[in-house]
Amino acid sequence: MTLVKVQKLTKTYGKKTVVNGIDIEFGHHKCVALIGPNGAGKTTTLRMLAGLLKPTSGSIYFESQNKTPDIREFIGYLPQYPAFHTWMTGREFLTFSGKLANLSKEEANKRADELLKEVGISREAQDERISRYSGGMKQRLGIAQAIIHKPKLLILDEPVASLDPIGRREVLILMEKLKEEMTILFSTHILNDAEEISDELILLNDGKVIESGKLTELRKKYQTTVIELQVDDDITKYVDRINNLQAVLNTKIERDILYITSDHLNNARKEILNLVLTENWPVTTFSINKASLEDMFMKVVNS
Ligand SMILES: Nc1ncnc2c1ncn2[C@@H]1O[C@H](COP(=O)(O)OP(=O)(O)OP(=O)(O)O)[C@@H](O)[C@H]1O
Repeated sequence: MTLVKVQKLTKTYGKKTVVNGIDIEFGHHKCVALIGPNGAGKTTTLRMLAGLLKPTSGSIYFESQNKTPDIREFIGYLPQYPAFHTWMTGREFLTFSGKLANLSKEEANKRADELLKEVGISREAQDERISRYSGGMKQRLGIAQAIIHKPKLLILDEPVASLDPIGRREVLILMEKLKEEMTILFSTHILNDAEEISDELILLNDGKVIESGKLTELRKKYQTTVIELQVDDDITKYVDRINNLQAVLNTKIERDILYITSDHLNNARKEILNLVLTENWPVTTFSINKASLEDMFMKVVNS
């Protein structure tokens, strides 16, 4: 069932269109990564979805919109650079946030307690000032604040970009856990992070969605195999023979290595090795590399 459906969403500043008629749709309990290079329009898109920025045109439909006109009730948002009242303790900050989200004093206290546990802020740290927290702890506290009202959609803008490897891991583990309770839409320009935890990807470039879908399907769609071949001879003498093989899509030579691209690994391997053996080529290297999501991303962004 659809949780969010975005149609022809556009944001223009003066003459500059930074989000250009994008269509997005995703369901419940998903982790969706909005990936794109710097300036692609990720923050602008997320802020429009969170109701913080008015679109120039287009529509955003939320599943529960019929029940309540205030979409903020079921959206939690953590900006790229969250501002904390660093003189407060983690517990005070969450209780304060709960009251801002219209919880009663008792509810806010109870929810703060639950969330401190859920996001893994230790007992001692709960009553320490936020100014003493590490980057990862601050980010986890930020996430706790964003979900204080139990939203259905949690929007996180570059949640791990500014963290060290430990903080990054802590936040990714937390996101993995939270996606059982809600849909998470997060932006990133780090493909590994998207690959690690997301079910679906939306690739944004120059304000346009250039590819989207399930991670597994996109991997399959863009998966190619690159076979590296080196010989103890001038490699250019062998290129035509390889290019004539059925399973070979294309080839290129870089520093005496022949890179052979194919989308049928088994056939390509069989045909190349047949040739090598029957013609007794002086092969020194034969290795197989599969294209990763990163290659796919570069391919799409550069096309
Ligand atoms: N208030 C604004 N006025 C004019 N231009 C803006 C405004 N906000 C954003 N932009 C421009 O819109 C484009 C997209 O910005 P946005 O912050 O959405 O991209 P992003 O994908 O989140 O990039 P980054 O990862 O660098 O934050 C950029 O060229 C940016 O300069």
